[in-house]
Order: sequence, then C-alpha cells, then structure tokens
Amino acid sequence: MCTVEKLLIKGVRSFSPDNQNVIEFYRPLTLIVGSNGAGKTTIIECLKQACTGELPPNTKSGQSFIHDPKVAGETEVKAQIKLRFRTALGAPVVVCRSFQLSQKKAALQFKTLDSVLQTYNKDTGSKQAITYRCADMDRMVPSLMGVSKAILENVIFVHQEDSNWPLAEGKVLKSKFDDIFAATKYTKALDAFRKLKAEKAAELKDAKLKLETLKTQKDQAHKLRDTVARGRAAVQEGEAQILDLQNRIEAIVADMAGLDSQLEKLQGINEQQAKLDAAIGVVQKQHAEQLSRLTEEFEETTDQLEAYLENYDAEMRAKQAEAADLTRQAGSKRLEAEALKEQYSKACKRHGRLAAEAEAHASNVRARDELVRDTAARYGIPLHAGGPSSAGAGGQAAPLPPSAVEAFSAELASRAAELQRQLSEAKAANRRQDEALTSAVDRANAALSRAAETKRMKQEQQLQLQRDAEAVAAEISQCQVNEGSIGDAAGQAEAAGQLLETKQRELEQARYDETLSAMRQELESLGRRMAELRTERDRASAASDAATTLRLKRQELASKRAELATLLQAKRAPLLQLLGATQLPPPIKAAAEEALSKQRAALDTAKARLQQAEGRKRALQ
Ligand SMILES: Nc1ncnc2c1ncn2[C@@H]1O[C@H](COP(=O)(O)OP(=O)(O)OP(=O)(O)O)[C@@H](O)[C@H]1O
Repeated sequence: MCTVEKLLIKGVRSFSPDNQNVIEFYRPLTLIVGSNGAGKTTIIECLKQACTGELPPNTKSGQSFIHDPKVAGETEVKAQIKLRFRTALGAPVVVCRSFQLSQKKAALQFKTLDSVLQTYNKDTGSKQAITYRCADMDRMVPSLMGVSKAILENVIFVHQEDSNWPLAEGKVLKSKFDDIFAATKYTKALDAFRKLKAEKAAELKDAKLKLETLKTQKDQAHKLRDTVARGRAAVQEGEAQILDLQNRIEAIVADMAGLDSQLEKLQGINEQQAKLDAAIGVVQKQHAEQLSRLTEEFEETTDQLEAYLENYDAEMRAKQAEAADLTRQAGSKRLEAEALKEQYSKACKRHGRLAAEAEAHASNVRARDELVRDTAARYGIPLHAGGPSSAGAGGQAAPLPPSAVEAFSAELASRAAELQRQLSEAKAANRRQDEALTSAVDRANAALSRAAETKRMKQEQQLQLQRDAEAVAAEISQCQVNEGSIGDAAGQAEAAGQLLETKQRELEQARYDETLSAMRQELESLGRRMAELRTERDRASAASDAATTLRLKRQELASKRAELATLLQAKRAPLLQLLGATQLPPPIKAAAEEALSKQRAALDTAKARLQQAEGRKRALQ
C-alpha cells in the first residue's frame, strides 16, 4: 500500500513564503486539527495539487491559491509544494512543484515554475529525476501511488467545496462514476476494438480479393507458360522440319548433280555404243566385202590364211563380247536414267510446295502489317516506317520493317500499362472513399449507441420521478397529518409534478426518437452506399484483371512476333534462295492473322470495360 510520508508547504494560501512548513504523516492514522482558517483545507489542497496537478476550485486559475503578495508586502511571491511518499513496493518518491505569483500593474500573474518527480537510487541513495514535465508527472504520480487520478481527486483528496458531487445531477454523477471506475476507458477500448475489427475485416476482404486476383493471374500465367512452351515446341519442330527439308533439298540437289553427271556418262556411253555400232557396221561391211571378194583366189599360203582366219575369229569374238557388254551397260544406264528422272520430278513437286508455303508466309506478313497499320491509325500510334498511308507499287502497302512492328508493340504495351496505372489510381481512390465511409458509419453507430443510452437514462429518470410523485400522492392520501405538513407534502408533490413535467418536456424537446430514426436512416443509406461502392470496387478489380490479361497477351504477342521475325530473318535468305522466289509462304500468316484478330477482340473488350469503369469512377467522384 502507498503511504504519504512528508509534505512541505511554502507560500501557499496562509502558509508563509519565507518559512518551510513541513507536515509529517504517521501510520496508521494522522489527524489534522485546527481552528477555522488555520490551514487544514490548504494541506488537503496541497496534497491534491502535488499528486494530480489540479488546482483547488475558485482560485482564479491559481492566483488566490498562492500567498497574496499584498499580505507578504512583496511584488512577487514564490511558492513550493514538496511531497514525499512511498509506492506500493516501498520505493521512496519525491514530487516537487513550484509556482510564482507576481503583482503586475493591473492584475496578478500566476506562473508554474520548475517541477520534478524524483526517486532514490537504490545503490547510491542519491536522488535521481524521473521527469521534469508536468503532464508526465500528473500521469505518473497516480500510477506510482497505485490509485487512479479520478479517485485521488474525487475521493481521497476531495475538496470540501466539491465533496457533495454524489448529490449532483445525473449527467455529472455518471461522468464522475465513469471516471472513478474508468468506464469511459473500457467503452473507448471497446469502440477501438470494434473499429479495429472492422478495419481488419476490410483488410481481410481486400486480402481475399487480392488472393483471388493473384490465383487468377497465376492460372493465367500457367496457361500462358503452357502456350509459350507449346509455341516454342512448335517453333523448334518447324525449325527441325526446315532443317530436314534443307538437308533433303541439298541431298536432292547433290543427287541431281550426280544424276546429271551419270546422264552425261550415259550419253557418252550411248555415243560410244553408236560409234561401236557404226564400227560393227563398217566391220560387217568389210566382212561382206571380203566375203564377196572371196571369189578371188588367195595368193597367201594356207597357213597364212588359217592364221588370218584365226585372228579374224578371235577379233570377231572380242568385238562381239565388247558389243554385248556395251548393250548391257546401255540397258542399265537407261534404267538409272529413268530412276533419276523420277527423283527429279519428285524434287520439282517439293520445290513447288515450298514455293507455295513461301507465298503464304509473305501474305501473312502483309496481313499483319495491314492490321498493325489499321490499329495504329485507329489509336493514333505513330509508325516509324511505312505509315498507314504509305503504299508500294500496285497500290499495295510496303512491308513494315521488324523494328517498326517492335516499336508499335512497345507503344501498345506502354499504353496498356498507362491504362493499368490509371485503373490502380481509381481503385486506390475508391478504397480511400470506402474507408472514409466505413469510419463515418462507425462514428454514426457510436453516436447512435450514445443517443440510445441517453434516452434510456432519461426514461429511467422519468419513471423514477413518476414513482416519486405516486409515492408522495399515496403518502398524502394515507397519512393523517396536520394542515402544515399537508401543505408541505402538497408543495413537494407540486414540485415533483413540476419537475416531472419539466423532465417530460425536456424529453419531448430532445426528440430522441426522431434523432434515432434519422440516424438509423442515415446509417442505412451509408450501408447501401458502402454496398454500392464495394460492387464498384469488385467491378474495377475485374476490369483490372482484364487489363492485366490483355497486357500479358500483348507481351506474348510481341514475344511471338519477335521470335517469328528472328526465325524469318534467319531462314528467309536460304529459303528464298532455295525456292528461287522473292516472297515467303502464307500458312504462318493465317495463324498470325487469327491471333491478331483475337488480340484485337480482347483489346476492344478490355477497352469497353475500362470505359465502363472510368464512367463509374466519374459518377462516384
Ligand atoms: N491567497 C491567500 N493569501 C494569504 N492567505 C490566504 C489566501 N487565501 C486564503 N488565505 C487564508 O488561508 C486560510 C484558509 O485556510 P483554510 O481554509 O485551509 O483553513 P481551515 O483550517 O481549513 O479552515 P476551516 O476549518 O474553516 O475550513 C484563511 O485564514 C485565509 O484567510
């Protein structure tokens, strides 16, 4: 338990500013006795001032609390109150407060001088200051004493002029009891809890919305990742196919070169065969001539003739074998030539197919350029080369360079980002408005509960007054009293009746029901407005999702275009060279056109949503 040990008073009320008047308090009880005007009340006032910092009532803001300078015969009086007490844990604490009262020309001037709250160091025993600030001291001393400021003021050190507060009117009484039992603190704490709960619920809702948005974005990201992976795989497959085709074309070209050389060889062989046939014809002719000349008689000897014949036969056999061999070779070369012709026709067909694909690709590129120009013209996006109106020979637009398409995609992405930013700002403004409305609803709720409480108290007072009036009436009717007492009682009843009427009038004037119903209506309209705002916020969030999707799609489109452009750039020259064409094929174009039309539709939808959201935002503002 806290104990007050010593009080020093100097220059307060009748206590002289020249002497240090010390009052020691004894345990368990100290009685202060003295004649009227001796200074008993001043001691209580000083105790209260030292503990709570509050001046006694009716002291003209402290001027009449300090010893009067006129009485002291001075122009300035310095006062001091010093209190030593022990906390509940037995620690000694000293409170010291100083004041000054100066006689100015027209009036007295009261000033608070140095104040300090000190304690004793356990080890050294020396004093050490806890604080020099009056506000901190007023808060800390009751806390160190273990008693609330309201109890010190209204119960322990209650001033004799304020001591009848329990008889004060209901409102004052309630406020005193609330202070003493710290009820307001709990009400405020409950209000704070309620507000915190509402804030946390709103934060939770926001977090849930964000989580849902993030989940959607995550799903979209997964889908896009899959699409990108599929696209990459398709590109790789296409590259592999192009490589394969190149290899096959190279092989076919090599084969064709081989076939050409074989054909040349075959032609050589045919020519050789023709020569041999001619030679055989000549030999046969010679042979026939020789046979015809056989009628002439040979002059050579038989041996010579036999030798001739032998040589001739051998020569003939050799020639015949050579002729048969050449015939066989001619047959096999003919077969080879047919096979090579077949391969040549296949290569020609493939060449035709590749040329058609190159043409289709070129047409795709043209359509893409047209779409880019249309979009640029519609949304006023500048194109770095080959603008919307530029046209090539024959009225056709010149192809856009890849740098212009990339710049166009970047501009489109930056515009989408700008729209996204504007949408975020609108969402933030909506959120702030929502918060402001929520706090307004909270305040209205608090005001409503206060009004309801006041109404209930007034009704109770009215009932109490009615009961009092009835009791007085019953007393009058039942008691046998003299005329004087009847008169008193009638007077009391009349006064009670008047009081009752006054209270009823007050109650009627207060028109709590109307106020309550107006506040309820206001609360309901605020609730409706909040619901509308939440719906708007949800819509804005959906529009934001759509814008995010659009942005991702645009990025995807840009990356695809970049990949396509790189691939085309890499493959264009060899493909054109291989095909012997000046433009590339169309199936890629059809896919690009389809993707671009989808993107354009998505862009239009997102823009319509964005315009709707902006229209709502303007309406809300
Ligand atoms: N500003 C002042 N300067 C000098 N004296 C003052 C001043 N204000 C009050 N006094 C004197 O201080 C005394 C007030 O004392 P206090 O009221 O504390 O006495 P008390 O013992 O409580 O008297 P009671 O028994 O009548 O309540 C009075 O004598 C009054 O004249």
